[in-house]
Amino acid sequence: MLYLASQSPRRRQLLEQVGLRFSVLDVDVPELRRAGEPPEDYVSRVAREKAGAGFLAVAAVERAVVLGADTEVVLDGDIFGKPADAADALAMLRRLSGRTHQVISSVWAVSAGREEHVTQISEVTLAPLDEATIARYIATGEPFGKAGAYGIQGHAAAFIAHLSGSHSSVMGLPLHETTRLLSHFGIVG
Ligand SMILES: Cc1cn([C@H]2C[C@H](O)[C@@H](COP(=O)(O)OP(=O)(O)OP(=O)(O)O)O2)c(=O)[nH]c1=O
Repeated sequence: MLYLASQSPRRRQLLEQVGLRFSVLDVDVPELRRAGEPPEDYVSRVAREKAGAGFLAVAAVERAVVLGADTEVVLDGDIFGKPADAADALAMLRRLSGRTHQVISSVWAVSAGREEHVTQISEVTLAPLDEATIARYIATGEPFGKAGAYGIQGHAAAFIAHLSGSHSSVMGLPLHETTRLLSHFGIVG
């Protein structure tokens, strides 16, 4: 029995896209980076905490496998999570404009007796964005709830000059890596 410990509608949509059947678990894990914690370690730790919290809720279910994931945008060593408000989104998009950043997604699978994870790093180049374009984009509401204040699957697709890596990973769940991981747990789509 597969569970997705995530409130992200994108992660549900992505898992459904590859034909996996699963139930959703509501987990709420604080996303706080420790002083000096490298971005990759932070993303992996948070994903593991989400999967672990989910597993606690279903540990009694026979053959339960729980997925947890985290996605963050990294530029110049700074981690951009979900913007707190429009001013935060504006600051993020101004910094990302015309630059290449990393999107780090980590996914953990946890069952009784087995824990495995994959961390995927993509490089995304955003075209230079002028102030009017950024303002219009924020007004669509799309930046909210998304790491780095943009959604590759939405209007922001028009801003993406180059992507090296995995589209699904930027969206929140690296599908190739996740399905490979799940095959180690006997789960196939
Ligand atoms: C960069 C980028 C991120 N995102 C989203 C994916 C994630 O939902 C979100 C990053 O926040 P996360 O903290 O990884 O996930 P979440 O809070 O949405 O869901 P949960 O913790 O319950 O699993 O940003 C996009 O949808 N498109 C993008 O292009």
